[in-house]
Amino acid sequence: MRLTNVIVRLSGKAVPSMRETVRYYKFFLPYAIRYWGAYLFLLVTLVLSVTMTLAYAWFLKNIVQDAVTHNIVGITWMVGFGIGFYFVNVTVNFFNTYVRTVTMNKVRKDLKTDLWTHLTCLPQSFYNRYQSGDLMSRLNNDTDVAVGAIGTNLVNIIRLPLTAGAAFVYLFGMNPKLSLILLCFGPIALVSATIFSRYIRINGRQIQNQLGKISGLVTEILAGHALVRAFSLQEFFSDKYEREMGKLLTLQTSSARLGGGFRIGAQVAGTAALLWCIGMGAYDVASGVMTAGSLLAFISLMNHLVSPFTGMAQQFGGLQRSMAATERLWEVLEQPAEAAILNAAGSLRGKEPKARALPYSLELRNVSFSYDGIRDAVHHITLAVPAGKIVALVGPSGAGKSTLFQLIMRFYNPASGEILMNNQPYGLLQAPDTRKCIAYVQQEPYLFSGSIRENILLGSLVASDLDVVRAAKQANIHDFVLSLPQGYETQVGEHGVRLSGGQKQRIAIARALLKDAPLLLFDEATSALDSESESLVQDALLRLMQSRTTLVIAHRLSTIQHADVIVVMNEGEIVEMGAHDDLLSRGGLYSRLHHLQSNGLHSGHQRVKA
Ligand SMILES: Nc1ncnc2c1ncn2[C@@H]1O[C@H](COP(=O)(O)OP(=O)(O)OP(=O)(O)O)[C@@H](O)[C@H]1O
Repeated sequence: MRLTNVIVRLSGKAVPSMRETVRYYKFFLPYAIRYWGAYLFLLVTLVLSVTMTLAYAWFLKNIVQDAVTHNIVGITWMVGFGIGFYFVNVTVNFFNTYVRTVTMNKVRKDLKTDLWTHLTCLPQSFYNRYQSGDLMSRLNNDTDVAVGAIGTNLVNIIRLPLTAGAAFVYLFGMNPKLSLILLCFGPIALVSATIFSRYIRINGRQIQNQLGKISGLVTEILAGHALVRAFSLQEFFSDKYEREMGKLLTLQTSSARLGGGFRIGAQVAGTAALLWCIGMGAYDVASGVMTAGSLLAFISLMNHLVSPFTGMAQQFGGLQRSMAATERLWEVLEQPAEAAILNAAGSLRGKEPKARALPYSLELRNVSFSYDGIRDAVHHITLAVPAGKIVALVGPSGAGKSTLFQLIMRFYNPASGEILMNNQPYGLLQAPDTRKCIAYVQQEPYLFSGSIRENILLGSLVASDLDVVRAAKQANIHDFVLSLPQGYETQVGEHGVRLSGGQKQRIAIARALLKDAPLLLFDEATSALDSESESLVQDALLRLMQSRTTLVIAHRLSTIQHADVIVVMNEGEIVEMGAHDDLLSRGGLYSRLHHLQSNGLHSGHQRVKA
């Protein structure tokens, strides 16, 4: 079986071609161009460093020759030269390391920022496919490894052939026969190292994937830590973590084996070359073909001819790892941004909805959508919500209410049909412009780490502190905030004060009030609030609904009381529509849901057959 076939079988992926390598460098080229000055500087220091290598050999040759011929003046000069070379070498090395490190840090920052910006523009469907921990690993680990391709790797890939070329010219001048023999050892080292480097890339990709998997697992366990303890799952997840770490260790052990094999291959070729040349050189000195000084200079320089071959392969090994990591970045970077998907239907640019003056109307015309392309989550939905009206969506779990919200928010494109806001089809509007017109209050409002003031301010980043307080008052959360020792500066979110469901909802309502959008989507909390909290939320919601068009997913009948129309959904379709009393008298799904709730059962989680 061919070696490449074995690799393909092992990794499920073909060995990288030259075209792929060129593609990688093309990808990084814009980053390198951005810092061309630094790269030019590195090139100059490289040339200087190669010159210093030759100068050292020249120094050795001459000082030994002067010693053999008892030339004391010559020795003194050579010592002076030696000290001068030494200082130049140290200075060049310092600036090379400094500029290279700083440039790499800048490129790393740019790459991470680009990846992050792209991630924030990706559609909801992308986030459904990837674990957040895996994405974090791509952002943190893979970018770090990927940058190696244009950092140390690139510098060495230029430096090593340059050194080898210069060393060969110099050695050839001293002893052509020995130099040509020496040259034969290079390809031997290169071939063995190239074979290893291919495996190294596959192993590198597997390690990066495994790191992503572990990161995903850890994020998940940390997010669900309360559940882990509640169900005493510590041991189960510890075992799972240990298993995944074990797999990582196996891959890392393979990596160590490959690295060791790689180095041994290089060493065998290097040592054989050294022994051969010392032996042949000694004969040449004995027969007067070569001076002792030249042999010493030869030996000091010969390593610079053979080691670049192994060094190059080593660099390719590192490059392979960088490529493996870059592949994982591409997987994300090649995903079309949300704007590209949502506006794929046409590049027409409709009029951007103006800043809010009056509530907007909303219309869904024969809208269907499927997450998996097999089963419709919503099917032929036609619904007109006149400006300023309140429409309540009710229905059993899985009826398609949240999906409808996601379509209105443009997290997905309908498979068929169209949505119109204020009589403008979505296809003519940019997604961010559409969202600017919508205030969305989620079922479980998310609070970011930061103060309460900062969290409310997310509704409108340009709002003043006075506006924040006004919104909080309207949302019935102001008094509660003031009762906290640090008031609006109280830290909430993951590491902050824990708030109740009702308090979080009211902060979210304050956020929505601050946004002051003409259209409101309110997803009522399913978890029951205590009656005081419930009335505070209801009161706040009423204010929020004023002079807005509202679509509310209602899990409790209290919200429905104010609705102009109640839309009943089941299995992705609208099955009933009308006023509360009218729907009750029909004796259909709504009346059954109402009956269940009146008897103390929660409608949102009851499967009711239509
Ligand atoms: N991200 C998703 N990927 C695949 N299928 C999904 C996704 N989200 C929802 N679904 C499916 O789409 C259908 C409609 O779900 P949806 O969440 O819209 O119902 P719902 O009426 O809002 O339910 P609930 O009241 O429980 O929130 C369900 O069959 C659900 O399993």
